[in-house]
Amino acid sequence: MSGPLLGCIADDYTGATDLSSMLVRAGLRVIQCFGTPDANAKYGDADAVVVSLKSRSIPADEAVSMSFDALRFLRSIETQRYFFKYCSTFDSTPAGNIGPVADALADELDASQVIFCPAFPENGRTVYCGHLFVGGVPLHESSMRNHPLNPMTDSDLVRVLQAQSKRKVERLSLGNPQRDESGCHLIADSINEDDLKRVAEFSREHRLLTGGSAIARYWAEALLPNQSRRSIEAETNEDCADNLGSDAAEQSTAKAANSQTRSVVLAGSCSDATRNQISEFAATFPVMNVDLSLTSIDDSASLALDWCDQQWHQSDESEKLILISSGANTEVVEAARRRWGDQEAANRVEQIFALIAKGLVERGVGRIVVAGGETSGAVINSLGIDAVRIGREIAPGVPWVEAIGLSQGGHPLSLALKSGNFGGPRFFFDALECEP
Ligand SMILES: Nc1ncnc2c1ncn2[C@@H]1O[C@H](COP(=O)(O)OP(=O)(O)OP(=O)(O)O)[C@@H](O)[C@H]1O
Ligand SMILES: O=C(O)[C@@H](O)C(=O)CO
Repeated sequence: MSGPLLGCIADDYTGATDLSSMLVRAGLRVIQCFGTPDANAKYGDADAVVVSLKSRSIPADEAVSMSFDALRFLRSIETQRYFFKYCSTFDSTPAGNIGPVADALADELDASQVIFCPAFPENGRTVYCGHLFVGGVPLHESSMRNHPLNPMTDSDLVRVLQAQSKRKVERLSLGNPQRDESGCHLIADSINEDDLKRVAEFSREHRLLTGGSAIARYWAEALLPNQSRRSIEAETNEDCADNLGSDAAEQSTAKAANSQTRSVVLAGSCSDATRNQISEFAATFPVMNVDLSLTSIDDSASLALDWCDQQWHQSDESEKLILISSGANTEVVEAARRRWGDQEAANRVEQIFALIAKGLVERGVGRIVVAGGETSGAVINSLGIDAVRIGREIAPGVPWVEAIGLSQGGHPLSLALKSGNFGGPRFFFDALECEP
């Protein structure tokens, strides 16, 4: 008997939920787990097992070793094909980790030719002539150039990957899709869904494919004959994901405020998209900035939790929606980085959010929206969540997920793990009015 069709290794947690929701769109039954599960874990009749790692911004040798453990597990359950998921903005440094991890997986799986397809046109990420664009702007001119952990200063992905890989890197251009470059890594152009379908078709016989979530969806569709895919009822929640007009926006605010479950947004992302979403939210609901001037991270977390208690007790609005942010403005981020250094500042912020998340669950909060991949990793790990079920999609690539084996007074604990740059300006409203 063979195991799941797809075994996936994702380099961060929000990227993994993005991938899971795209595989659900393709009609696959998906289990998403955090960290490599132990050898005896059972996955029933899952078509895809997504192992979510926090390996994007750690030293390359550690990322390779974590990914290898995940691969060993996926092989032990007799996975048929393998997918390595990284960010649609190719987040990495000259040392890795996309190149070293892909090289290692390719060597181990005897994959002579490996496609790299980060494009996610639905979210504005396209690749043309080997160059990555974000909303039509070259990657190095987009807000990614200022990313706190992986600043992206070169849009030429052939050059970026070549600096990280021991294999030769070439382009797979749209005009030359039949290219046969054995032993090469190929950066695939894709500017729309049809291009992705062509790349998926081209990769049909490959054992290993790498890229963003969009290509994974089409690869799954190309690999599975239609009739054996689960038929997904029209559970699409267009009303949640649509950009709202102003009347609809007012209704959405009211609906969100009436939600029966205490809900909190934790925004550790410093991306432009998240910053816009925070300022939109702040016009209606209370927002607090984590105090990073304190020496003790416990004190910063306690202060934030006291603020939450105050918000809930101040009025009868026990279900008040609130948001805690760390990177809403550039000056605060710069000050923290000057004081602690880039990595230490980021670690501290993540630890503070981890403590806050624990405190929120102790206070009975049933829905937590987390903005940012690293931040999501810190929150999920601190709550000890091993695996999640994938729920409704709030915006492309951002589903609600339900923690397996953790409940809040009989209700499931729901989380939305949002990639920093995903979602429209009213994403937090969309999330809170969309039933998980
Ligand atoms: N004020 C701050 N000072 C320094 N670092 C910060 C500050 N606020 C947030 N950070 C750090 O910035 C990083 C943001 O990365 P995160 O992955 O959470 O968001 P993102 O990169 O926008 O999202 P994604 O990875 O999903 O694209 C985290 O490590 C976080 O701890
Ligand atoms: O691919 C993306 O853009 C996201 O899934 C992600 O990985 C952001 O962290």
